Amino acid sequence: MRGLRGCWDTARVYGRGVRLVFANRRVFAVTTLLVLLASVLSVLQPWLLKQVVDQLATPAPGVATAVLVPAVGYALTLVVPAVLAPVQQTMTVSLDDQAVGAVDRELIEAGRRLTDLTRIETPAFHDDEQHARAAAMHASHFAVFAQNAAGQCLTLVGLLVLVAGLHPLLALGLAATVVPHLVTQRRMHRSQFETMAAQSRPAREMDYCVRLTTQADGAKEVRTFGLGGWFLARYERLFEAAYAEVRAARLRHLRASTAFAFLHGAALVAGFWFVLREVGTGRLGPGDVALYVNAMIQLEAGLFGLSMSLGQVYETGLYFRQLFGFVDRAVPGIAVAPADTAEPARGRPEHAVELREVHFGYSTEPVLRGVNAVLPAGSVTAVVGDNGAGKSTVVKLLTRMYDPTSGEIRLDGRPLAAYDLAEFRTRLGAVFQDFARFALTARENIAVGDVDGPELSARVEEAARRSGADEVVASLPAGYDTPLTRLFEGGVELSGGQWQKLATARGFLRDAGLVVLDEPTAALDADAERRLFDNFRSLLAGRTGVLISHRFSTVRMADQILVVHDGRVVEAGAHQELVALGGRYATMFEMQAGRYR
Ligand SMILES: Nc1ncnc2c1ncn2[C@@H]1O[C@H](COP(=O)(O)OP(=O)(O)OP(=O)(O)O)[C@@H](O)[C@H]1O
Repeated sequence: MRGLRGCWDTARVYGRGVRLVFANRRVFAVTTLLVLLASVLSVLQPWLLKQVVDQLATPAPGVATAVLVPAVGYALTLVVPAVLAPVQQTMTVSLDDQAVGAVDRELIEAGRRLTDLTRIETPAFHDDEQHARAAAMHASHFAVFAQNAAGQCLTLVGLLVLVAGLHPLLALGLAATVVPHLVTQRRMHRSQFETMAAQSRPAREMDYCVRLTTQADGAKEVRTFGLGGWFLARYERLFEAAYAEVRAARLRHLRASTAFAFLHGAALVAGFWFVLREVGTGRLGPGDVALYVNAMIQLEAGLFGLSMSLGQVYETGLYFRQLFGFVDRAVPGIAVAPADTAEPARGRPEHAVELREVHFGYSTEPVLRGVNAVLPAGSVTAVVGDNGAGKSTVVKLLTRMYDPTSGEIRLDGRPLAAYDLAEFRTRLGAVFQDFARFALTARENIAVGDVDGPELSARVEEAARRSGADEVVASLPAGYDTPLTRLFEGGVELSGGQWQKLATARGFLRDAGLVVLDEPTAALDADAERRLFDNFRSLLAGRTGVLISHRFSTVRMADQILVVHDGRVVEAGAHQELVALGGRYATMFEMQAGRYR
């Protein structure tokens, strides 16, 4: 029963793989036809050779004409595959390319389904993703492997029928040599696959070492602290350990392949001996010798090739499983209300966003331990606290990058999870602490804040004006059309503060009802901070704002300030109230303000 279910499961995996990688049916059909034609011709080849030799061996009047037909036929079996080979190769490469595209699209779709960070921010996900990438590379070759195997099968059936004409047991004996080869190939491909899977973590670490020394990220520290050699040594250690396993697997493979080359060779010798014996008894003529010797040579080569191709098909099946496992696991880690029952998100919060006994931890270690707070609609709430207190974590919960472990966040009296997720997000504006620096133009870097909105160009410029990004853009060589990256020619890199102004423009592009600002002024100079601060009031007018900042000059403009400590809100009130309270807020404020007196 389990065996049957296993077979059914395997068939389903391959069926899904075939649907995925044979995306272009026309190219697939033509390449399949070419493969099958080549197979038929290679079976005809020894048979036509026999006809030619037989004609030549029995000279009779008109032999020149009689030999012409099989001779031309034989020549065609040599010429046609050779002529069609480049066509077939080009089409196969095209099939391969299309398969790469199909697999990539599947991976992007999977990424789109990961609506939150619950899985993405775990090490296990990165291993999974690394596996999926390796799987994508193999899976895209499936079309070629499968077509090769199908063509080889067809050729072998034809050749076996020919050899069976000599002696059925000889055909059976030759065919049987493939069985142990197949079993070993299967074992070898599984072990190759498992080695690859086990090496995922060191492979990621090695990749990291290579990237660190060649990319801009971390380039200054790597050079200042002379870390090139240090990372190289680290790479060498990882490589040696990983390579030892790969080398062992390769050696096992080499031993097995050599043994099977001998086995196929021995089978061939036995076949030749049988042919010679039959010649001796007078049962076979010269044409038969040409036929059977050729057929047996092709048969053994074909059997060898088939076991290799089937091994590759088998391994690709394992990769398919891995790829589809990744794709199927790409589901939201947060609760997503079904479209038909989801609450439509309102343009702007009408009453309040409320956090009720919110608990959360990324692992077993709690970060938030019962946060209670009310964020009145249309007002700005600032969140302050020490490093690591959990402020950005609150932002992740408000933007639904995670769901609370327990407790609830409510928007106008309804749980956040009850709202249509996509719609809720379109009502959300955000400037994240670790905002993205897209390798796009200045205009696009702002426009991505509302790609579906109307009159994008005018709104981009308006948002840039309000965030101070317009001055940054004015200084760029091609203005809004300047690529903001040194990856491409003509691109420029911005300073941290300049990037922050663009990220702020992006965050305010949408007509969002709920806006979260996580350290929006951290990189700004005093003047830019003051101007943005002056603008915040008008930027946030009528919206519900959540502002996280260590800068009390920014924080004090909030209508309400929450002080987070030890995973809870320990103080709440307006700036003056909290200063008067003389608690944590007053102490933090005094420490910062005192430095400027
Ligand atoms: N993706 C994550 N996975 C695991 N732990 C995390 C993750 N992000 C944050 N943490 C942990 O959660 C805690 C709170 O982090 P958070 O970023 O919310 O602090 P914060 O108050 O915003 O700090 P800061 O003022 O330094 O920005 C920290 O101990 C941090 O190590």
